[in-house]
Amino acid sequence: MTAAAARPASVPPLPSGGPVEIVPGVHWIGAFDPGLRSFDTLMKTANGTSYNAYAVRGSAGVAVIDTVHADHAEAFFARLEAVARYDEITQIVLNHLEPDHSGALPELLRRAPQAEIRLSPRGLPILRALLRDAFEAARILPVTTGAEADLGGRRLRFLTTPNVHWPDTQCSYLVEEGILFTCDLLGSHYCDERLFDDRVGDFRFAMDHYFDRLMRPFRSFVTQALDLIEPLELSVIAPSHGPVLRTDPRGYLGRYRRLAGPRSAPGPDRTLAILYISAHGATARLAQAIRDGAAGEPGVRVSLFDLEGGELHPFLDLIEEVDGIALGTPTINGDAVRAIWELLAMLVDIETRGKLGAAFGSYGWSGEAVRQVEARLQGLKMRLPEPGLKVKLNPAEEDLEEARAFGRRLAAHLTGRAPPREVDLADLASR
Ligand SMILES: Cc1cc2nc3c(=O)[nH]c(=O)nc-3n(C[C@H](O)[C@H](O)[C@H](O)COP(=O)(O)O)c2cc1C
Repeated sequence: MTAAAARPASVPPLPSGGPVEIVPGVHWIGAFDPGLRSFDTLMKTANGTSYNAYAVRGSAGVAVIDTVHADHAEAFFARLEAVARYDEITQIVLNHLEPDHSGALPELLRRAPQAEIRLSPRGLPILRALLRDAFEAARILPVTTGAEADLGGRRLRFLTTPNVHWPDTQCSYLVEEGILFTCDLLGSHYCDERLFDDRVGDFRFAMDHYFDRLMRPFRSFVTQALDLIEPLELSVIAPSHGPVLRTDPRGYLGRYRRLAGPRSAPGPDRTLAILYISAHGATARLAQAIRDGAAGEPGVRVSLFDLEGGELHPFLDLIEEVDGIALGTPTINGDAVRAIWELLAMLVDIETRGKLGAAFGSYGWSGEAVRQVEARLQGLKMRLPEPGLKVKLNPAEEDLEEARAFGRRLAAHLTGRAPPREVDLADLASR
């Protein structure tokens, strides 16, 4: 959804205002969007957002760090012009190329064609697709962790911090001032023209909500980024959305550490959650037998849940924490049942890559559901070491024994006692 489409007409725009000095020679030149109510189709934004861009002046030139959404280009250029001439701009730093930060870039390049673009190597193909014909003419220098841009008496040092939340993401660190420009990392959709964290309203909820909706699927990458950031001397964290963080910047890193870390201390055992739904009890009996088999293996803690008996959201927290899941569903009208699909759709909000996944279920005649669930688990980059278990109608004793053996094998895959084996989609299609 575009920003314009998401903005109710009743919300008046804030007065445009000028650039905001962060320290002498470093200015916020972004734009406020108080009326935005939906971002990236992923989250609601109850009091809008800001698109934060910055200008850093050195004795040899000016660096512009990120731009703004195209709908707000006018405010951005007005603020930029208040602190620099276009012919003074030597660097354009692109910490992240999503359109809310790169929307004004094509016009900025027209006005400052001499400027050299600094971005991560993984930003290159994205920039090419954004600029199209203008890409070849642009002066582009990919940078990785440790590279520096000399602005004259001031250096910008780059940190490659991929996948928070796009592949191209990086941070830029103004060495002499200890200011870290983090783009979306540590951002908040929280529009308040007072800008600094010690002046705006209470935005802690907005920062946590932002993490939950945008960063949570990339928790391990956030942790890697924090590992790079934490050794730095920090006076200010300047993200691309929401307040500029100048009060105890390290406290915000600690907050992110907690958000990105496990919700509970991991125990000594590997963990398997079996979640199922069952109309007539057949899939439920399979689930119970899989649990009995898996629970008999040492070093694995197994839990069993009937999706009929729970709200789905807590299961998301559970699945994020466990090492593996087995999902059970009957085939109803040629499909897995709705609660399973809803849960599977929600899994996009958490990090699932590399977790063990498995599917099972009872069926009457065509039995499509298990294969469909397996395909979705593979789409979520989970590893599927065992082909799914399908049983026709009520499981006989030998079916239940097969389910127990299935559970034992899943447990062995979790503890590393079984040799790794991936299910391939061609094989799934033939079943
Ligand atoms: C409304 C309805 C539709 C069904 N559609 C299918 C189907 O399309 N293909 C199939 O293999 N079985 C179908 N079945 C059969 C169920 O998959 C089968 O009864 C299964 O054992 C139910 O498992 P449960 O006891 O765990 O609910 C259908 C059953 C019902 C009640």
